[in-house]
Amino acid sequence: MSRAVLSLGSNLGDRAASLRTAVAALGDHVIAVSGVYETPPWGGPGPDGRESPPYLNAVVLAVDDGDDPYAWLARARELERAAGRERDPSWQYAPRTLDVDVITVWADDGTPVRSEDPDLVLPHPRAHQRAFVLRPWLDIQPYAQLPGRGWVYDLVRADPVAADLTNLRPCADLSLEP
Ligand SMILES: Nc1ncnc2c1ncn2[C@@H]1O[C@H](COP(=O)(O)OP(=O)(O)OP(=O)(O)O)[C@@H](O)[C@H]1O
Ligand SMILES: Nc1nc2c(c(=O)[nH]1)N=C(CO)CN2
Repeated sequence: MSRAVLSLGSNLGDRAASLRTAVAALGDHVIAVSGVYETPPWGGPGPDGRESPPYLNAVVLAVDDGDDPYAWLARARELERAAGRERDPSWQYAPRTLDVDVITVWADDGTPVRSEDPDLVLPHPRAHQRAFVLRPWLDIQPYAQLPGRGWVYDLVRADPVAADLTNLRPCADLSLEP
């Protein structure tokens, strides 16, 4: 068994629908879903100076029977594909219908999985800098630690953007209930 924290983001098309569909597709893997946050784009403007629109972000805690961390990456890519995500080679942080990042994975015994493979770096190497990951994560795991970076609570308090983010809607908005 393994558990994972997944970050979901969308800033193109029907953003809320993309998040909702992704959570529904995770189905029985879902343990908890954060609130939905509208967040300023992280990563700066594109090569032509174009600004990226604001994102809707949420974080999901999920569980899997298997213990292969790459299964989480495959699942993330499949969710992005299903949301019609297209890649723009000229702009790394181009607007996207859905972005799913694997933030951290815990093995069956609760130890965090570490990986330096560029295809799957764990914990996610930029998560500690991202208010859009940290603040929603705090909703569902108030005592979480980002392995190697300390308490998520402390990271949120130290980040003015994260500390200011306001939950847009009650958590129930992304719940699996009909
Ligand atoms: N923890 C991780 N979660 C998701 N993708 C990862 C992770 N570690 C490495 N990758 C790799 O990163 C590559 C780029 O992924 P993606 O296009 O989602 O990046 P991005 O969301 O634009 O940027 P960022 O990685 O900064 O979030 C993928 O090929 C993927 O294999
Ligand atoms: N606010 C916000 N900014 C981003 C996001 C995201 O999900 N939310 N995802 C990115 C690519 O991983 C780049 N920038």
